[in-house]
Amino acid sequence: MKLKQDFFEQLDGFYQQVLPTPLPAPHWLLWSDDAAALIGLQQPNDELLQVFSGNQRHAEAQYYAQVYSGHQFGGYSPQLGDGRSIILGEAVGPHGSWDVALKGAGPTPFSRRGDGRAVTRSAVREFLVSEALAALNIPTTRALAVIGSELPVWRETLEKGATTVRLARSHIRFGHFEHSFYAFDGEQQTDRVKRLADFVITQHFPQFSCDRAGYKAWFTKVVQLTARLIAKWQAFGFAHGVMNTDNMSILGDSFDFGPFAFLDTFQENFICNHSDPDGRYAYGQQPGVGLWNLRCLAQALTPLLSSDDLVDGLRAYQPALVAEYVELMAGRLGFAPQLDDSHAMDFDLQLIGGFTQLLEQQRLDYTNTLRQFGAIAATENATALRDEFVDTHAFDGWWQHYCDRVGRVDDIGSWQQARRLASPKYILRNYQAQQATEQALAGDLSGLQTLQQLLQKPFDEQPELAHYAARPPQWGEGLIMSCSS
Ligand SMILES: Nc1ncnc2c1ncn2[C@@H]1O[C@H](COP(=O)(O)OP(=O)(O)OP(=O)(O)O)[C@@H](O)[C@H]1O
Ligand SMILES: [Mg+2]
Repeated sequence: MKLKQDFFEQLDGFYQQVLPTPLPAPHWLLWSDDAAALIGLQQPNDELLQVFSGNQRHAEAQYYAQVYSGHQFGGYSPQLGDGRSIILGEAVGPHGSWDVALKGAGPTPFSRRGDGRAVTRSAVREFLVSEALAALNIPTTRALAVIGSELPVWRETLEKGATTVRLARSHIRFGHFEHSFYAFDGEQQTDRVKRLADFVITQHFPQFSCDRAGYKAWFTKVVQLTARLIAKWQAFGFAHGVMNTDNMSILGDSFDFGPFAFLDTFQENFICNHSDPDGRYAYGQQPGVGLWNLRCLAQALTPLLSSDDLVDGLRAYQPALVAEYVELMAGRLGFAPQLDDSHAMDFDLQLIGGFTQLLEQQRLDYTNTLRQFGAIAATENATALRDEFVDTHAFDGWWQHYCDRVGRVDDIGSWQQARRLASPKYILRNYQAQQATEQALAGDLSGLQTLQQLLQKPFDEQPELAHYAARPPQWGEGLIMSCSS
């Protein structure tokens, strides 16, 4: 693994050096060949195991924890920082450069009262969802591996410690900018915000210049990337669960997986986080929260840009989100969106909303119902789909509008094939992750490996694994996860 140290060398003052605390008796729990390929690695080997478990130093690594802050559940937390994640540097591979971080590597100067560790349950979930999102073409940090151990770690109960090896195109969060803005003032504040923005632009947005026009174009781009990310979450039924600004990537990648869930039954107000009883981060709130978080970022950029420029940038949010969402949902339902016509898009949004409303009223599975559009003869005969609906009268009303919108389909075979490429058969269902993790903790890794294999090809039929597409049993429906990880 070849490492470079751009963040470390160029952003002095934005991190503190700290070595990982070795994980005793480490062993591989999971490994992703796809993620490994991103940084030119092939097989797991013992040397990597020793490095990733903190038992051996990597010759080219600088070990550091980044400082950031953030708005958590609406309130500002002035000092967060990597309390359990230690970055080794940027690995250079055939697909650009990726930060390599050990999440759960032991205490850092930012651990506050935490133990710096992660438990197997949460490390495995982070791994699986990273694979799942990547395979759905949703921008995300990646998980290269999970290292298991016998280290006892206390959460609500005694659990086993583990480390996720995370790859991120960048670990810079909205919260990095907020920390520079709120923890400093005067020249120091401007200098820090500017250094950070210049670093992000130079590394990741080289098309923009580091001056006022460039900052404005860059901020607008960040707004659009964030909007598109959230549109994708909405379209695939993904609830993140903890959209604090310290979990928002400046590149618009999905970042930090705690109590997330994919929807089983469609439910607009679905809450997956046990610590969020008011539903601030409920599935249906995510588009609004994305904008709220971007406003926090905008505030932190006021040393670089006027409020008019920032407001202009924020205006890009809604159109980008709506266009992306309509495009994805039109792809799933099988009609051609007219993205340059706002009236047509409003009409399509209504049609899509009518569909999700039906699903919610009739308590239908989101993923499975949409997948059925890959098997129906659109516009003619919807029997199999119609049978899913208890209130067929309501379905028939919607179906009529839908058929009008789809229009004539000449080649039904390729129409269906396109639907199957737009609507996954498999998503990561919480209860399946839970079962496979319990099995792994008892020494049998096969369930996790099967899930990994399944989720890497979510659009494929994989008939031998078809039972993974079944609706969850009653105990596993809409599981609400605790934040403890
Ligand atoms: N066990 C722990 N020990 C020390 N710090 C922790 C621990 N768990 C969480 N933190 C810190 O609390 C803050 C909020 O936690 P959050 O769950 O958002 O992040 P995380 O999952 O630890 O990490 P990341 O955002 O890097 O994926 C972060 O600063 C995080 O480093
Ligand atoms: Mg976090």
